Amino acid sequence: MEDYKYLFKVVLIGNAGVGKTCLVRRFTEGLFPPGQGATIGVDFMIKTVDVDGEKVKLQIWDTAGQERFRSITQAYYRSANALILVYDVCCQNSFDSLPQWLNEIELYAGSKVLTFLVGNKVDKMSKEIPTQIGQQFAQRYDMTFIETSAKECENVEKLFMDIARGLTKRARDLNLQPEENNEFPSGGSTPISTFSCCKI
Ligand SMILES: Nc1nc2c(ncn2[C@@H]2O[C@H](COP(=O)(O)OP(=O)(O)OP(=O)(O)O)[C@@H](O)[C@H]2O)c(=O)[nH]1
Repeated sequence: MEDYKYLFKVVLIGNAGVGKTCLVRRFTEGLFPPGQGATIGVDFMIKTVDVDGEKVKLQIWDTAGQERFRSITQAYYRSANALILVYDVCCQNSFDSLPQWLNEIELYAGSKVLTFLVGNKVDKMSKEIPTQIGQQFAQRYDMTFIETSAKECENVEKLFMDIARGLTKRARDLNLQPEENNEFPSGGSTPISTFSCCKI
């Protein structure tokens, strides 16, 4: 078995084109992919990080924002330990869609899932959604708020590390044993030995 203490599932959601894949690739591969194409269905990547000297494995699911994939992507909410809801700070439409995404979370995610609201693309000059508006929205719906730039590598590491720390703290507080098939609040914080890639 691989050497890690916890495995957490993190799922990214949000409108098409807001930068979900770029955030994941920036964090897992340290790059900003040129000409990143739209995600088809769901894709995932893995990264192991260090939290207070312990290895924590993040299984990061990157879902397609396009409406036509919604029935596929909804299936991934249930087992998520954390959800990252992304909008584009330069795209009002992506911000206006947030209530619909919250509705999806309400319908399909576990009740105690850790939810982060991310305003991405802060490197762009044409910002349409002021930071304060994003912050207020996040506060109203009990989400942690952060603004990022996958392109300029701003706050991307912090986003995923805050999630890893938050989930690890919760698992420790609940005294979850990694080898047990414990039900973590919204799914499982359990190690799994095999992964299947779902690039559909
Ligand atoms: N300027 C800027 N552009 C970005 C940033 N993040 C992503 N992009 C661009 O936004 C476009 C969409 O990025 P993706 O990561 O494919 O978006 P997505 O949310 O995964 O889209 P779907 O897979 O269709 O749901 C690409 O052209 C990226 O280059 C960023 O932080 N800054």
